[in-house]
Amino acid sequence: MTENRISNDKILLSCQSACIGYDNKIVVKDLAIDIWERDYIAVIGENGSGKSTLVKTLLGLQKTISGKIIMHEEVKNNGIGYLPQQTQVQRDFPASVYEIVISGFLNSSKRTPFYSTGQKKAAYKNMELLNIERLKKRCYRELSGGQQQRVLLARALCAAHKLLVLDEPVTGLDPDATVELYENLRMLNQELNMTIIMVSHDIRNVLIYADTVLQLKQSNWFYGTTKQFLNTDYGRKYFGGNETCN
Ligand SMILES: Nc1ncnc2c1ncn2[C@@H]1O[C@H](COP(=O)(O)OP(=O)(O)OP(=O)(O)O)[C@@H](O)[C@H]1O
Repeated sequence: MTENRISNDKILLSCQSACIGYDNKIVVKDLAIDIWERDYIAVIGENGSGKSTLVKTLLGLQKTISGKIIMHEEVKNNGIGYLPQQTQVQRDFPASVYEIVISGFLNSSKRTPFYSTGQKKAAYKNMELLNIERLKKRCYRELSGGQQQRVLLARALCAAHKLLVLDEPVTGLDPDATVELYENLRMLNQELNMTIIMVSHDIRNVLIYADTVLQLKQSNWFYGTTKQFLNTDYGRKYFGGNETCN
């Protein structure tokens, strides 16, 4: 919901009265939102409010109970770059940085086990972009948490160059690595025009960077600009209203 939308920006994802949940238990009710190119959306809400369920549904891993989620052709063709919440097993993955980054192309490589020259070049470009090319031969599990997140971000960029979905990406990072990740995401959003959907409990920081907030509440939701969110009762109570927004 950037205020600087340009005329040829497109709606990448449109949730139309989407009821999201499991079997017949609705977790998010009648979600009706449009996600535009270049939006930077913070998805916030208490534990159990449905953030991960929404992410799974956006990624196509589960169906809506009712209503629809419509994807623009470019997202259908280009995919969604996904940065999952990291588990300890993933942190210990015994592969090199380069192998992990280029594995972002696995889905688009169809049945061939080989990467094309174009894909190899793109993997190097994405490593350069995130300043990890000097780490390319290092084992992923020997890296710091912040370096690992940059590797996963470069991998997500190989998988998709329009839309990134991140689930709690700063969990476990120290303050410097947290700011570095936010700055990298800002660069991808503002310089490469990527749309970013970020689930986060780190609300204070994410509100500095995101232009839009989707707040999930029990069988209810709010969707609006960060300024509008800060002017809700909740935003005023916990974040001091609009003046904290830059
Ligand atoms: N596989 C599942 N089957 C049935 N119910 C589930 C399943 N996964 C989650 N739920 C339920 O759906 C609701 C939303 O869970 P979800 O994990 O999406 O919340 P969340 O906002 O991501 O929480 P957190 O902040 O703790 O990560 C919860 O009531 C949860 O118990």
